[in-house]
Amino acid sequence: MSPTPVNVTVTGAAGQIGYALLFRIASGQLLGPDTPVRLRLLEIPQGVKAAEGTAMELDDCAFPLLAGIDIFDNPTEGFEGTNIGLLVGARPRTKGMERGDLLEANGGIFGPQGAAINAGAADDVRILVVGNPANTNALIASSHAPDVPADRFTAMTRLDHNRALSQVATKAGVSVAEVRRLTIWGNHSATQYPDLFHAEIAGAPATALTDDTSWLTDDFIPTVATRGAAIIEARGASSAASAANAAVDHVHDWVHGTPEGDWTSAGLVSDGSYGVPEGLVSSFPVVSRDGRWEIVQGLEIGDFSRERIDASVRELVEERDAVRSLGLV
Ligand SMILES: NC(=O)C1=CN([C@@H]2O[C@H](COP(=O)(O)OP(=O)(O)OC[C@H]3O[C@@H](n4cnc5c(N)ncnc54)[C@H](O)[C@@H]3O)[C@@H](O)[C@H]2O)C=CC1
Ligand SMILES: O=C([O-])CC(=O)C(=O)O
Repeated sequence: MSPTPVNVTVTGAAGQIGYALLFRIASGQLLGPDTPVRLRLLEIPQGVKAAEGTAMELDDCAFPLLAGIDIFDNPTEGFEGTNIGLLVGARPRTKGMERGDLLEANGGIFGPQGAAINAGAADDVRILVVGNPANTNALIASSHAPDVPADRFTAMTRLDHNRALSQVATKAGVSVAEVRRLTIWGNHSATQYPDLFHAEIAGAPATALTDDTSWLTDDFIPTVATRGAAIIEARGASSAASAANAAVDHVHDWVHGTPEGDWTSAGLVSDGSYGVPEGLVSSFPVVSRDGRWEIVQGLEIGDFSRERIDASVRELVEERDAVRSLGLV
């Protein structure tokens, strides 16, 4: 076991994703069975008591890898020495609300958190933004952390990726393990584009699915892109355990690498790849090598995909312009 625990800060620790996430981190599923973790739970003052209750339950699990738990209600302390920050705390979308409505409410949260990360986090800090609108919240946090390399700020589209894997596996009648190389492009919103044109099923191109344009257009793409709203409709609350699971997948792959021959999806600060304007936080096909995300290069993008990637990127530009005009970036 490595002697020095990794400091993992989780914001919104008392929320529903937090409740599904913390036990998995403490059990070793985030960083592996040899890495002790010290949890730093960040909440707003009204959430501290519930976070204390969750901390009591974490104690009661007697996790061998859990080296300690601290609870904070201000970001400066919450991000002191942070190696991994999971920025979950935000106002969740409720029935009938679109993510754009959340920009202003959540923008005020992610600026101060970015500044606190800049001031006190560890040099190797890695940030995953889960709280919506995740891409633009990551942009806000990153823009308040000028001393932290922009590639350390990421936004979660892994849940969309996993949703797409599951839909494809069901359609093709195979296990999810046989579906590879699909991509979520753009924003974590209803404009996202789940792309099957490079996907493989059991090692062969997914042509049977991409040739089925009506399934692609009327079923697969909208099902994946609006799955969050469908869960809210069914459960009366937004996805929680599946979101926590995706956060674990994202950080695990970031730290340990993605499997050879496959890729996943993550929101990264664009370097201009695939015509996505530099600086926007957009979802791309990505691999993780030596602890860094890299955008998979050289994929051919046909007209069908181009149009849909561009539409989602346009929404990201609008969100960026909106937070700019609010003085949040
Ligand atoms: N990227 C993705 O795929 C997904 C993102 N989400 C988003 O994740 C976020 C959290 O969802 P839930 O846990 O269900 O919400 P929740 O309402 O159950 O919990 C949010 C928690 O954040 C706390 N919080 C609010 N402001 C905070 C601040 N400034 N600092 C620290 N904590 C703060 C609240 O007190 C609350 O305990 C929402 O924005 C939701 O839309 C949800 C599912 C998937
Ligand atoms: O839709 C929402 O508000 C929650 C979310 O991000 C998702 O489930 O993808």
